[in-house]
Amino acid sequence: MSAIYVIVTLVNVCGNGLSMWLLLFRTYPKTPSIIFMINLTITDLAMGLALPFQIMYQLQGYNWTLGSSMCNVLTVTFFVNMYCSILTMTAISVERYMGIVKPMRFKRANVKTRYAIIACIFMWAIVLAVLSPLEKTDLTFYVPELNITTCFDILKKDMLPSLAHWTAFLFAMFFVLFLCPFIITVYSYIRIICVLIKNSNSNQKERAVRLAFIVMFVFIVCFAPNNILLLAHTITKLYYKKSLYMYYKLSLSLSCINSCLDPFIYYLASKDFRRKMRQMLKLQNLSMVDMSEMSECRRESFHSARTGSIGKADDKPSISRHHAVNAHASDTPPLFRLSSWWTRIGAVVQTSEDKMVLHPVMSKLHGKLVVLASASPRRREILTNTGLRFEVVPSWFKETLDKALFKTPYEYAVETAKQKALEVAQRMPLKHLKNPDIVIGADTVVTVDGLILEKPVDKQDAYCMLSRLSGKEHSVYTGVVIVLCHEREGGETEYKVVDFYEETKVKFAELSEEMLWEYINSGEPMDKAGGYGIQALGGMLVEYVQGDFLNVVGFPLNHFCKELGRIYNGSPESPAYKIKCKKSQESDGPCTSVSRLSKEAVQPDISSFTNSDSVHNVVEPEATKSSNEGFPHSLVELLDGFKASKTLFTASKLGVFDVMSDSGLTVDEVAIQINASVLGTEKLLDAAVSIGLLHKLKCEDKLVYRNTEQARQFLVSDSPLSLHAYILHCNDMIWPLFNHLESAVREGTNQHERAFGKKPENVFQDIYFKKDDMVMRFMNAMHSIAKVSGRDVATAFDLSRFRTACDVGGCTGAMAYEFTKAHPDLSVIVFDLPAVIEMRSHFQPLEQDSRVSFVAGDFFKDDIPKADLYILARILHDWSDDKVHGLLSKLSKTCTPGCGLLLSEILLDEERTRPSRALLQALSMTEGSQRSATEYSNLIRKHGFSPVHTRYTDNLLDAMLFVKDD
Ligand SMILES: C[S@@+](CC[C@H](N)C(=O)[O-])C[C@H]1O[C@@H](n2cnc3c(N)ncnc32)[C@H](O)[C@@H]1O
Repeated sequence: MSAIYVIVTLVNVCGNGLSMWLLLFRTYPKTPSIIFMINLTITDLAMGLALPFQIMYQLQGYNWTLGSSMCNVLTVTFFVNMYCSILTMTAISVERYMGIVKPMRFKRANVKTRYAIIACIFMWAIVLAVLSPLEKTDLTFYVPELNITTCFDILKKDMLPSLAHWTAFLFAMFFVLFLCPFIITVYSYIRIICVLIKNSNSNQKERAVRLAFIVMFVFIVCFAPNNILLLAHTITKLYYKKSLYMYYKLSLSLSCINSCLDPFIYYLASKDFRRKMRQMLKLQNLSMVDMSEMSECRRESFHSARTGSIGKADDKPSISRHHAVNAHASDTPPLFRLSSWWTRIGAVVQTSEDKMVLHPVMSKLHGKLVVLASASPRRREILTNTGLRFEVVPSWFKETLDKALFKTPYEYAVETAKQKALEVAQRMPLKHLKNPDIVIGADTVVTVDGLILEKPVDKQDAYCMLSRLSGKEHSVYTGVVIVLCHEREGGETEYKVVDFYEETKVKFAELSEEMLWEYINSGEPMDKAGGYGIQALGGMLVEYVQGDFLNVVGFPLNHFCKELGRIYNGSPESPAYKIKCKKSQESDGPCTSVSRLSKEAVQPDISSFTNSDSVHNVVEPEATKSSNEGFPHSLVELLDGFKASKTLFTASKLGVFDVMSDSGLTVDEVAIQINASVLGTEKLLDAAVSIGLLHKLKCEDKLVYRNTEQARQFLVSDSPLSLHAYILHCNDMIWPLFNHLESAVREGTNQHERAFGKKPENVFQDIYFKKDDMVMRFMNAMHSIAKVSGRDVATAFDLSRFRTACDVGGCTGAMAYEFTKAHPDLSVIVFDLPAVIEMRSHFQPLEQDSRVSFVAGDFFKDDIPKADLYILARILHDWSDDKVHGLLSKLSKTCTPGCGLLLSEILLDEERTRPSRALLQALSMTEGSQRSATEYSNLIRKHGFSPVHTRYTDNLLDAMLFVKDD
């Protein structure tokens, strides 16, 4: 017996020690199964450390000399090892079941990892709770005849107070800690093996069956005898007064063998563990199987049913445009081949820490500032995998081009990509103060039955899209634009635009309702064109793919490399045309198309297509982009700009965005809810659709309207980042002033008197001396802007050396709360006029932070509270230079050297030509003016502050930090 224990101890400590090291320090990511394995290893190692005491006990003739507490520790360790092992193996089997049998429902690794940790804690808690009698009772027993003290060899009847307690104790051990987990484990493995038999390759099946066997073996040999004897002993003891306790004790030794077998389970259950183990054992010669496993592990979890082996020569990754990856080329199911194909690209390009640049032309981009004008993580990943160094600057261009103006879907995709890329190319020098060399834009659309499907707005929309795709072939187009930027003498930037598109055909299998909803509920469809992601779970819906797979993911890499080749190797057929943009020059719009060098003739192969958002059959074959190139689109947009603004204002005021429901509302329903005519409502809703505020969809033969994502985030009045109040302010306060713009320009005065019937002395005093609801309306408007822009301002600089701040004219405190959130050591005093401070409680319930306090006063007349940092957010633009000097000199006197001044405004460019938002706002302003960074610096420097940093945020407000000189 002791010999067995010695062997078990040695194997246990070596095997589990090594496993622990690999699992803790060499296995990433820490998937749920890895967490469970770490748990199992902890219990096994505890067992390995306890075994020498058991050996010593046996060698001393079953005489326990280490006292009763150590006896408890040893006994509990034995049981904890057994029951935690049982529960953990069950957890592993359930986790594999979820990954293989129900993959869609459980796809987010981070959530699962958290659950795995909670599950482990829960297991320990249950086991320790059930074993509590063994923890509290003295388990040693002195046998005078032999003069020995046994440890847990004789169980005292008085350990538990009654027979009922004994029954509960033993039954809890048998049913809760053994039988139920055993049944769950068997069920899970049977289902897993069934699924793998249907779908997987032989390697994977073999491994799953081997794993199932080894787990069964552990259950049957190590745990079952012991637990069955426990039950038998309980029954014989209760009903026949016979004891099987010694047999039970003997069988306990079998259970400790499991602690040696667990490392084999890890080897079979985890690819990453297997790979690391093989590397350790110098089996470094990784096969393609290992390579694919390696990158697959990196992508997510090891348990997916899609972990196929794919080493066939004819299955080499090829990125050719016309290379067909279809279901008929091999007997492997397409899903596995797609997933493996993708995986192998990842494996090939990521084999070294420093990624390789595979395509020769990529090296031509070395040293250039390459920018990807897209927020898509998939495009970013594809480009990152090439080894290309680039920056990501998501475009602000709204994808609201009128699809009816394009003859084909790919023209629409290319134009959208172009607008995205050009917007970034033009914004970067202004906002980021960097001139990019190359900007890449891309847009992917899915077309089926003549409809363009973009990203679904909600689950219902995803359902409509996916059921449209079910059982059919559809096309995926990605339009790509490469903008080459050259700065020329005189500040003129020339943009050379190269565009192309790629089409891939994808066939979906017939999708059952259950499958559709399971996929939709996985959350994956929401941010993807067409409502699916082929590289992830959506791959399971696909029967075949014809063309470039990466094009479906979002970026046709191979075609991109070819185009780069043409550009950099000077191919004459390079389809480029030039656009130039002067930095400070009046023009019809930001850019003027001046010449077109050459452009591939577009051969439309689809005679018509319709817009899924509008569902009408919009067919405008004559209105092509090429025949419209001289048309002043930007001018027409300006002409209609006021109509668009007023549509937004009116829809907001009538509460259109608030009444919308996720399932969509018909015109009649909206009309009733907003208390308006059906005719007028229909016009308003259609106009809102046309400017991208609402979606219009046909679902179950009804036309319904729904909020776009943007409307949901910023226009619904109670959303956290709502601009609703500011929109109402624009409608009620700014719009009337703009009605009198002509007079304002002629007279050079503001038009308050004409617009509101009262000559203003001081706009703020004026607002506040009116009714409370005016104050509230104004405060609400300020609050909403501060909520949207506050975080970017608060985090623009390192403010860790400041302890106290005063937000001068801080209004509701919204900005101050963003500062305290961003800087844990900072307290902020909000200083504003008494009328504002009085009303601040209306904004308090949402924001509770004792580090924000409020002081009432007039910053021109009263003392401003002392602080290390003064915040002036949207204050100075309201006032003339004289008043600004008055306020700054006051602050300067309060400030000691080193004191900070944080200014937040929209900063004009040095030529005072942009951003137009600031310049348009200036038209309605009272006595103030918009200024550039240099103009603000010059004003503030006069009061002994030096500028330290300027931050152009991508938000509504920019920021500058100044420090008081010594
Ligand atoms: C345009 S708002 C800016 C609010 C806030 N700083 C923000 O960025 O959200 C101007 C603020 O200055 C306050 N204000 C105007 N004149 C003031 C004065 N003389 N003394 C104190 N506060 C004043 C107004 O009440 C208002 O809250």
